[in-house]
Amino acid sequence: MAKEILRVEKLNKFYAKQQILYDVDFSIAQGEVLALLGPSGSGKSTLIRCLNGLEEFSTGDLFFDGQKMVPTEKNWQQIRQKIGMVFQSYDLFSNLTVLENIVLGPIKVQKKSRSQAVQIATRLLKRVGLADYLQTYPRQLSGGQKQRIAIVRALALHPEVMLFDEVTASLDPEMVRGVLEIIKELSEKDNMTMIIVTHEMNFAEQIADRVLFLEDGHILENTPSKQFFVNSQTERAREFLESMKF
Ligand SMILES: Nc1ncnc2c1ncn2[C@@H]1O[C@H](COP(=O)(O)OP(=O)(O)OP(=O)(O)O)[C@@H](O)[C@H]1O
Repeated sequence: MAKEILRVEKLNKFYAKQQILYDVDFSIAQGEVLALLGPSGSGKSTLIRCLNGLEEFSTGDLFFDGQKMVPTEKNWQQIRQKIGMVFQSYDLFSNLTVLENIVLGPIKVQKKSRSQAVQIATRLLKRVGLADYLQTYPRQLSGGQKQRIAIVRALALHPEVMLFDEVTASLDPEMVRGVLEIIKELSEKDNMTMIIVTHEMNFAEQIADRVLFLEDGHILENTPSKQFFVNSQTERAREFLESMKF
């Protein structure tokens, strides 16, 4: 059995007095792919942002490789090197070339030499079919290309876990497939541990080992994906899947 890499226990999150997440419990094993699904506003983004410190959780515990995380800024910085994240909005630095966007983290955070960082960037860009774009600026790229660069930027830090938050939501339909293929390959070839927030149900069904179904900040299901898509345990999940068909 694969080792547990990340565990969340009784995580609660408030914005001011409003509770957003309620006693969230789950874990993920090495190489596992979790799809985090649920209606708009159910707390999916908030939850994954809590996993690498982009949001502070109010109460609860986070364990990484069996070690309880003490949420200090220094510890979050370390965690962020192990948990890469890609967003809907790419978040590339517009004033930097593709290459500089990618090497920034390895050089500044991981103190790699520039030549090592450039080597990593070149190898990863080749892998996503963008080897010719080293000196290009983000504004010269399509949405799909920007998203592939954002994935490469996260991978350049050699993360143990990748979080994907609606990474295809801003893309034109013809761009979606290329990005999803890369994520799929990361799972199949690299055995990458991943948590994916998506509205692409077909993709979630193809790639996920397990589904966490969230509604109003509660995990209603933590179900093997084969079962979730064919025979969900809850009425709410069945309604949700039905609504996603249109
Ligand atoms: N910075 C914030 N301040 C206050 N409330 C917030 C903040 N960010 C999110 N929320 C609220 O938290 C709830 C969960 O939002 P979240 O974005 O996590 O949901 P989601 O499931 O990812 O939704 P979507 O699928 O639409 O992206 C929503 O009610 C939202 O309004």
